[in-house]
Amino acid sequence: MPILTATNLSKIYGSKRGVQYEALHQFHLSVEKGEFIGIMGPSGSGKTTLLNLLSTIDSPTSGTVTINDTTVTNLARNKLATFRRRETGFIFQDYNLLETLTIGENILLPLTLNKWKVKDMKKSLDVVTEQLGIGGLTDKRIFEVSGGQLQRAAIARAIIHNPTIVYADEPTGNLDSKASHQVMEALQFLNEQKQTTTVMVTHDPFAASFCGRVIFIKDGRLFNEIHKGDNRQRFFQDILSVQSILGGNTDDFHTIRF
Ligand SMILES: Nc1ncnc2c1ncn2[C@@H]1O[C@H](COP(=O)(O)OP(=O)(O)OP(=O)(O)O)[C@@H](O)[C@H]1O
Repeated sequence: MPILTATNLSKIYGSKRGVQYEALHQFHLSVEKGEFIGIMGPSGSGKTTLLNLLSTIDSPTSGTVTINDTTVTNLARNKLATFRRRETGFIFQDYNLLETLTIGENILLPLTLNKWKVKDMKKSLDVVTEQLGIGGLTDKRIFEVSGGQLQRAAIARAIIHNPTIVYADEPTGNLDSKASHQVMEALQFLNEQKQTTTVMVTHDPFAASFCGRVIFIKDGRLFNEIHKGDNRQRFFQDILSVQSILGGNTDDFHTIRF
């Protein structure tokens, strides 16, 4: 049974001068519990629009999104805020960590907002930082650690409250290849060991090769969908093949690396 279902999702952006633009057209998507799904496509194809609608950050012009039996597109604003805080986790390209807090305090933010007990918070912090290989960094400040460590802290913050689903928007976009590898291995570990359902937008075929399924969007519509099977390197090649058919900006194509 799917944990997330998007039905007939359309998004039309309007401008002050009355010009309208359809960024997403009657899109369907079904995500099973424990899936790790990638969303790819050329610049401007509608990836972030889709992620924003699936993650309740934005609302569609028409269509519905259902997460864990709750049709989030029908929720009132205050209920939606609570739902988002409890059921979802977010990972952004630029980490979105607060400079005034330590790494540990940043990771604990979702639990603080959900009013957890201090003892339980400490226990969860230990578990999650250990899983992500940043156990010794909790007292450090943002400017004292590397980009890869910051992103792993952001992942820890996204999963510490055991959300139903984690959304990632270009999580390796600011990282070098070594840090990208570590971050993708961390996401893969969480997906495999904790069955964390993850939906990730990426331009990076290397990052996408860690997913179990990649969907490709073109002009706001589904273009293609491919599955990994048991070989990541072959999947990487399959992703490159679809990208070359799909076309797009030259900066969508990254250096080949494993
Ligand atoms: N708030 C907005 N108002 C008007 N048009 C928008 C808005 N947000 C996005 N668009 C347009 O919708 C289309 C899809 O944008 P979107 O950001 O979803 O694409 P994307 O595939 O994520 O692109 P990129 O890879 O460059 O981030 C683009 O043509 C974009 O200009």
